[in-house]
Amino acid sequence: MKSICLIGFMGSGKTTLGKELAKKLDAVFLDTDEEIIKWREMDIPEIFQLEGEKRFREYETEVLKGLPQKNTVIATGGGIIEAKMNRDILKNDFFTVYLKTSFEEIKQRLASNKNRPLWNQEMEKKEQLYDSRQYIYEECADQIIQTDDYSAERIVQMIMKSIVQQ
Ligand SMILES: Nc1ncnc2c1ncn2[C@@H]1O[C@H](COP(=O)(O)OP(=O)(O)OP(=O)(O)O)[C@@H](O)[C@H]1O
Ligand SMILES: O=C(O)C1=C[C@@H](O)[C@@H](O)[C@H](O)C1
Repeated sequence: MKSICLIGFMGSGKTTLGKELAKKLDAVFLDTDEEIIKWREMDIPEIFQLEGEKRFREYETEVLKGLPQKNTVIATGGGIIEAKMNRDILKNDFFTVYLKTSFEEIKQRLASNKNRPLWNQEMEKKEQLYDSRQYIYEECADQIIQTDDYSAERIVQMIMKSIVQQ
């Protein structure tokens, strides 16, 4: 099986669904944020604060390049699509699923967030970031799923159905 990359804005459900999907497929689950945290031995707010967002984006590319292209389900960081090289990798090497979620829903899901530096800014800026990324996620995706009205279980089923049809 070609590895599956889940992309989408913070709070779209990449980690939650990725773990469930990996269980169902008996595949390995990886999370690019977690891979960076292990490698750099720092959490994400620390990396942003001490090294800056630009460096964090470089780490994302390094991690993405080294991921297994078979039998793995990968939850990606919300901004993985910012770099052109990452977009090319997502399009060419993985089955990429965009978990599309409305901004209203994301606000509810991340109401008690602490660990996402780009969520800790003014609402207007977050909405601008959300708007600016929508078409980029879409451009990279083999499958787009609107997650607002579906349970995690149902979304996992939808992804499994489209893999079988591959
Ligand atoms: N389909 C869904 N319906 C309702 N709630 C959901 C759904 N998917 C995820 N959630 C909830 O939304 C929150 C954020 O989910 P999760 O951490 O999986 O998002 P993420 O895309 O991995 O975020 P990030 O990229 O910021 O790590 C969690 O509390 C999770 O339980
Ligand atoms: O949307 C983003 O740019 C980010 C999302 C998180 O998953 C982390 O990768 C980090 O906080 C940046």
